[in-house]
Amino acid sequence: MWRRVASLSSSISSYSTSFVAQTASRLNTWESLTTGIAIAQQGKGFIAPKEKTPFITFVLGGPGSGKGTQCVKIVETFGFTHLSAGDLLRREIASNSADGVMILNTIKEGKIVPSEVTVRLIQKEMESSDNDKFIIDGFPRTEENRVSFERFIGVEPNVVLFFDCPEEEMVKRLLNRNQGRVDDNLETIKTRLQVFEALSLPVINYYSQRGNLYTIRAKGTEDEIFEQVRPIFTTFDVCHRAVE
Ligand SMILES: Nc1ncnc2c1ncn2[C@@H]1O[C@H](COP(=O)(O)OP(=O)(O)O)[C@@H](O)[C@H]1O
Ligand SMILES: Nc1ccn([C@@H]2O[C@H](COP(=O)(O)OP(=O)(O)O)[C@@H](O)[C@H]2O)c(=O)n1
Ligand SMILES: [Mg+2]
Repeated sequence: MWRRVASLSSSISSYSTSFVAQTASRLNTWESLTTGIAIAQQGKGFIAPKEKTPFITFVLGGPGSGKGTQCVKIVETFGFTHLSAGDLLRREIASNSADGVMILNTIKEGKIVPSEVTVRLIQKEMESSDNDKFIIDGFPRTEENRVSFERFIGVEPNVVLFFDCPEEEMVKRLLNRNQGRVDDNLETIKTRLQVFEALSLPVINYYSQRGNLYTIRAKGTEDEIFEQVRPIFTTFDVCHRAVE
């Protein structure tokens, strides 16, 4: 388990005070919490925690492009912890949290939940995990999401996957998904596709320019698509990253 303490500047004054206060009180460096090395050992006194930067993969793509499906395979093969932004938000709705109604209405409309809410949920999961490899699915969906993550979590992704799928294929898949989701109807799907084009494509372009974007042709069988994904992680040798 690890956590980070960011140095917070006045530039984040637009974020809610409570979020800033909570973050500021917790964070200053990546800390290893599970190994126990921060605690006095064998009478040798205090040993500083080993810093450990997590390996982060962002998974982007339009609604129905197969992000969640491929994440399951990536987790099975490479041992990542899967954090689906959509699932975390739906869990907030189910738990009747204070933000639940706002999140539900936003998802029903196909719009984007304020970044501070989503980043806080992701941060909580990362901090309570023993893993140091995270695959963050459906995030960042906007430039605001991206900047918020960098500011509060303080790391940039090692890998960004973009599942590039034709629109008619995405619509067909969503209408057949049958998971009882409030947003898998034609009207909301239209908005989600518009939001993807207007707000998510700029994020994809940003990572393309930074050189860590991997575009996957997302039409074909699930296995065919995974065979495009596999070599990316094999190259990074993520299976053999030492867990200290
Ligand atoms: N390669 C594929 N071919 C056909 N259907 C797929 C493929 N990958 C996923 N699906 C199906 O399409 C739907 C959307 O996939 P999902 O992984 O939930 O996409 P996303 O998370 O991008 O919205 C699901 O019902 C899933 O089973
Ligand atoms: N970063 C995110 C991710 C999801 N969401 C909301 O959650 C909805 C469902 O996200 P999802 O990732 O589960 O959807 P799919 O692309 O997997 O179909 C989105 O349409 C948004 O309304 C968000 O606001 N911000
Ligand atoms: Mg999904």
